[in-house]
Amino acid sequence: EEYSHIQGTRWNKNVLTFRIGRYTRDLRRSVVDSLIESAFSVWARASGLTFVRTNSHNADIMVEFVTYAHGDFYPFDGPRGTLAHAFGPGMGTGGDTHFDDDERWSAGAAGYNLFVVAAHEFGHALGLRHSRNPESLMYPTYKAFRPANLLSREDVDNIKALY
Ligand SMILES: CNC(=O)[C@@H](NC(=O)[C@H](CC(C)C)CN(O)C=O)C(C)(C)C
Ligand SMILES: [Ca+2]
Ligand SMILES: [Zn+2]
Ligand SMILES: [Zn+2]
Repeated sequence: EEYSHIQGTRWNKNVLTFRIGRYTRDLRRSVVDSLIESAFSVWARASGLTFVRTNSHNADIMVEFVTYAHGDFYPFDGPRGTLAHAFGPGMGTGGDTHFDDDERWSAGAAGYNLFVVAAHEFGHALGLRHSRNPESLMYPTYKAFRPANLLSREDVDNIKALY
């Protein structure tokens, strides 16, 4: 889902902090850390933004694996269906990214690939909305992309137009 209609349209700073709160049991923490960092670096390269990991509770972007009702107005739905959601830029829940831990998260082709889903969600966390182009990362349905060309020309143009 994209909730950028609730938050602002873009961050007004170039360095954003993120914190990984609750983890999934599907992958080792070190693997989750590297997949999340790789997903941020996709957007860092295209936008010029910098993402810094922090343990402080007031990170700009809180990343969590949760199930069903989890404290916001958008409860998850169990296995399959919605995989994740992210809030658009802003204070508080702005930028926060939640993954449905009733999905099977993977670093490869099994289940849903965490790197690909995180990259889509972080697009929303930076202010991007969905694309109607099936080749774009910001297309609303999951596709196991070949990591080489994750961002379409449109994704790159859209993030550059914003930052
Ligand atoms: C396999 N299930 C799907 O493809 C589902 N799509 C998603 O869960 C989106 C995330 C994907 C694109 C990583 C939700 N979204 O837009 C978050 O920002 C449905 C199309 C079923 C809703
Ligand atoms: Ca689900
Ligand atoms: Zn989306
Ligand atoms: Zn949520």
